[in-house]
Amino acid sequence: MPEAGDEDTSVRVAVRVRPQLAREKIDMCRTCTSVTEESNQVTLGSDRMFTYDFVFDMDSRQDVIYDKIVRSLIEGCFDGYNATVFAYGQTGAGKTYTMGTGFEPGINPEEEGIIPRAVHHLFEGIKLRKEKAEENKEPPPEFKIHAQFMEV
Ligand SMILES: Nc1ncnc2c1ncn2[C@@H]1O[C@H](COP(=O)(O)OP(=O)(O)OP(=O)(O)O)[C@@H](O)[C@H]1O
Repeated sequence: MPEAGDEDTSVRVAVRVRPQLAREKIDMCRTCTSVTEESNQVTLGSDRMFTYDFVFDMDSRQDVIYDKIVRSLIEGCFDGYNATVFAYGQTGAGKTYTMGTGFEPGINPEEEGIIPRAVHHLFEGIKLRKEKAEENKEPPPEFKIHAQFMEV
């Protein structure tokens, strides 16, 4: 049976619900979403239900987001596939946090977002493949990396 996100489509959508900020708690804001992760559904209020390829609730960790959504895309790059990950949402929704583009010095590694994890994964993957070729006495593979960074 196919799992969520396995459909034969090149575009997948993940929804992440961020926790309330201190300011929102002080203002007594209420949470109006409830998430059913097993079926990748988010319910707004009591009766408006939406299904996505992936749904992550407030307690979701950065490493889990990376492993479920991005890891396979970076692995695909080693086989020559292109991939794009972009974050979309209203202001304050958590795009910068999730993508990890805040560039805070000394950030707790657990809090690192997608971009630093992807860069690390890419260079580790190259190192591994070169080491493996050396072990097998094969010519080391060559990799070309083109990087672009854009925040609209
Ligand atoms: N999953 C999360 N866990 C904890 N804090 C979070 C999470 N997501 C976002 N935040 C916090 O919520 C606040 C708003 O998040 P963020 O700056 O990432 O939003 P944004 O979508 O990039 O906003 P903007 O479009 O205005 O740049 C930040 O203080 C961020 O640290």
